[in-house]
Amino acid sequence: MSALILGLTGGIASGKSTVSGFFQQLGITIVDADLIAREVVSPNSPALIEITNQFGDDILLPSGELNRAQLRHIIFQDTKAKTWLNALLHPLIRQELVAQLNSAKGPYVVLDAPLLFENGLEKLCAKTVVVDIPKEMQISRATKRDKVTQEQIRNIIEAQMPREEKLAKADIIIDNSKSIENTQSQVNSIHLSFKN
Ligand SMILES: CC(C)(COP(=O)(O)OP(=O)(O)OC[C@H]1O[C@@H](n2cnc3c(N)ncnc32)[C@H](O)[C@@H]1O)[C@@H](O)C(=O)NCCC(=O)NCCS
Ligand SMILES: Nc1ncnc2c1ncn2[C@@H]1O[C@H](COP(=O)(O)OP(=O)(O)OP(=O)(O)O)[C@@H](O)[C@H]1O
Repeated sequence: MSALILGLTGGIASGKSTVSGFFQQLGITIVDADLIAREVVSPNSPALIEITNQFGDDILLPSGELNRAQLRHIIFQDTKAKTWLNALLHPLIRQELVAQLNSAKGPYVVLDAPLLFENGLEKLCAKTVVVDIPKEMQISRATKRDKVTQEQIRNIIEAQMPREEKLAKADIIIDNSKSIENTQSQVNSIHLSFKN
């Protein structure tokens, strides 16, 4: 790996994309696990064919793309289905993100991965950053942003490592419960300590 890797994680709607956007504005390369997760299931990809074999053609939109809302609905209320999907996608996601990390340039690179600790990806990182907000704020921001119910968000939070465990593993914590400007200045301080 060429650049030092800063692992960025946090629960659903904690503010990872907001934080990685600030790093990007500072000229830092972002390797985004959610984005890679979308690319590995593009129309006609081997992974999407496997998903269709498992869940039927109804899991596709008329365009041939994955119906993400439907798959989300299935996996966050059926642990077996989630385990199956994770086993299919996580090795593919890891392979692609390692390739992107290997070719990243700059003083450091940010690996934005919601399941950084769950999937042992922190072992690739020099330091880890956890974006943190209280659970009720996760629920209110997620339901404001997406067409999801409180219950769906609670199920997703349950499928992730508990907040306290993530905080205990973090080298650096970003408190994103205050203003966006406050969060940006926390990112600026981290940047200052890693840019040289
Ligand atoms: C189920 C899918 C199709 C739902 O898609 P959707 O567009 O609604 O959500 P999106 O991909 O933007 O994910 C939103 C958030 O859900 C959480 N999440 C997604 N997958 C998982 C999972 N397997 N376990 C726990 N949390 C997850 C993360 O916090 C993520 O940031 C999608 O999340 C997916 O393919 N998940 C499996 C791949 C995966 O684990 N991705 C996480 C990055 S490694
Ligand atoms: N400090 C803040 N104050 C108010 N709203 C915020 C703040 N930070 C982020 N948000 C909003 O909260 C929502 C979640 O933030 P963001 O999309 O960055 O989270 P995420 O961790 O990347 O989410 P996901 O896990 O779903 O990918 C967004 O609508 C964002 O605009």
